[in-house]
Formats: sequence, structure tokens, C-alpha cells
Amino acid sequence: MSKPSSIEQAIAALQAGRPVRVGQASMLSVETAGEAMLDLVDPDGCAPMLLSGSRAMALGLGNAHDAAGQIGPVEVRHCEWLDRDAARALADPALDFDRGPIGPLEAIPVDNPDCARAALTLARLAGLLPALWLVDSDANIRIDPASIAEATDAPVATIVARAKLPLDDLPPSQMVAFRDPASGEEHVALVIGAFGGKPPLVRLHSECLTGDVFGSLKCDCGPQLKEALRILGATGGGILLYLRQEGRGIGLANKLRAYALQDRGLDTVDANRRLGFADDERNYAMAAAMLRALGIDRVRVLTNNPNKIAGLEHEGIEVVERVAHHMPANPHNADYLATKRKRSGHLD
Ligand SMILES: Nc1nc2c(ncn2[C@@H]2O[C@H](COP(=O)(O)OP(=O)(O)OP(=O)(O)O)[C@@H](O)[C@H]2O)c(=O)[nH]1
Ligand SMILES: [Zn+2]
Repeated sequence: MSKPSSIEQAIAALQAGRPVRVGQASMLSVETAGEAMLDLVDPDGCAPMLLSGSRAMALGLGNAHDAAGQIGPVEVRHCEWLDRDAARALADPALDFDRGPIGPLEAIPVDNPDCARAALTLARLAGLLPALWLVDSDANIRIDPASIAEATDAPVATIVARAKLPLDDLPPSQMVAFRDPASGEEHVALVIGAFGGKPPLVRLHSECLTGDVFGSLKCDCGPQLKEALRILGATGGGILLYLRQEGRGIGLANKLRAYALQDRGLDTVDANRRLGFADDERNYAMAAAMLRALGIDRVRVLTNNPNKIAGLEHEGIEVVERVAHHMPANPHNADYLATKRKRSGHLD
């Protein structure tokens, strides 16, 4: 048997609409699989679909709770009305508000939830919707489900390069590039100034293209990034970790799908759930691995998000102080900031 493929190869295959075998099951992304590929691996058009528990709940397929009361993935059986277009529409909530009630469907809890969860994690890492066709195909990209859990829970942070980076109005700084060899993801640390032997002030910033680059007013990321750099520079130096966790870990296209749902009235939490994701798909294992690679195991953290602190501590990084990081609200992000406090446990 061929040797297992890397997560990076599996992500690329799903993005390109090619099949991947996770454990014993072969699958294709519902979002990217083209007709020619589907005709090849599912000539009768009767492949079942794997949906995340959260998406199944959003569709009213109420049996997504497993024995432990957790929302588990489901397998949606093929039926006559569920042709490929209808199946794509089930996966993508863009049409949720415009279509009537969906026809009867048989959705059953999956046989192997660990394998299904691993496959859905792979789809998320690929920035795709959490919906996969289960097909009969001898996919030559083959992944062990445990390796996906390991890549997300215990990622490796390898320092690839570091160089000086002169930054406007900031003390001498360095940028350090990290790569996770399993996923190929690149993350960045900005080491600002010199902070001696004290636990440095650290900002864990999750990527937000819309806020960081374009100055979107829908969130507070842009001002938080700017202000974090200013504070790190003004208080004797520190570290900004720029984590590639766009959209709280669901990717850019999925975040824009969430924004489209917000345009229809959902808040940031419900939009994530309607897409089939958890409220927040991030963890801070990569952040902790990056800090350790920089020789740091005690920090002060600039954040309002208690999960960032718990996440670092869970990975053995001691957080000696939390420093709040609030930005003034604007008319576009006031509800978003209020929702973070009310529903996501953000601190004052
Ligand atoms: N899914 C989703 N992601 C969003 C939305 N708005 C912003 N984001 C993402 O949320 C993340 C914001 O991250 P941070 O500012 O690091 O974190 P935070 O959880 O707000 O916590 P602190 O700022 O540290 O208090 C970025 O990855 C954004 O892209 C949204 O409506 N939906
Ligand atoms: Zn943002």
C-alpha cells in the first residue's frame, strides 16, 4: 500500500475537486467536485453526503445529537429529489432564506464519528463548506484520521527564516517566519524591540484580510492590530503572533459566506452555525508552539478573549497577566462587539 499522503496534499486535492480517502472512506468536497469527476466516481448519482452536525441542525435534520448529547456529523442518504444541484444547495446556506421547506430526508448518525470529524476538519482547513460526498473510489490521496487530529492539536512550528523588519514608529524589529510541515501553513511572529528577561507582552492576532488590509468596519481587527503594534513598541517591546486563522478558523470564503448571512440578519455566532461550523474553530496550539520555538514560556497577553489565555495555558505557556485590548465601536461593528461579550464570553 502507498504511504499516507500529507495533510497539505489532501487539502490541495479537496480544493481541486479530487477524491481523498480518510480512514476507510473516500470523499469529495460537495463544493468543488465537478460533474465529470462525479460521473466517474458516482455514475448512478446516488452517493450519500456527509454533513457536519451543526449544518444538519441548521437544516432541521434533528437527529444530529450523538449518545453523549454532542452534535455529531450525519450521513444524508440519497433520495429522488436530492439531485446534485439540490445537494449543493443543502451544503451552502446562501439559499436557506429563499427556498421553502426541504423535502423529507434520511439523515443518520455516521458509523465512524472520529473519521467523519477528521474529514470535516480537512474540508475546513481547505477553506471549504463542511459537506462531502461519500464515494466509491480508490483515491490515491490517503490520510489517517489520527494524523488530522494531531496536526490541529499538536502542530509543529519550524522556524524557516528571520530577518530585520523596519516598521514605522516602532523600535528595531524582526520578523520570524514559521512553517507547519504537516499542513504547509505559514505563520509569522513580529518580535518588536528588546524585552530583556521579563515575560514579554504578546498579542495573538488572528488573520482578518478584510479588517487588517482593507480597513473593514465590520470588525475591530484593523484598529486592534495597529494599536497592538503601538503598545508593544511603546512599552519596551513584545511579540505579535500573526496567526493564519482567517475568519476564526473557517477561511476567507467561508467568512464572506458568514457575512452574507449577517446581511440577512444573523449575528456572527449564528452565521457560523448556519454554515455548519462551531462558533469559533480556533485553537492556540500553534501560537504556543511558536512561542516555545522563540524560547518563551511565560507571557503577558493583550486580549479580551479568555480562550486565548486558556489555550496557551493548556499548552504549558504560563500567562502571568492579561492586558485588555478594547477599541472604540463604530456603527457597523457595535453589534458584533456586543455579541462577542454576550455570546462568546469576551471580557470587559
Ligand atoms: N467567522 C467569522 N469570523 C470573523 C467575523 N468577524 C471577524 N472574524 C474573524 O475573527 C478573528 C478575530 O480575531 P481576534 O481579534 O484575534 O480575536 P478575538 O477573538 O476578537 O479576541 P481579542 O481581539 O484578542 O480580544 C479574525 O480571524 C477575523 O477574521 C465573523 O463575523 N465571522
Ligand atoms: Zn476582522
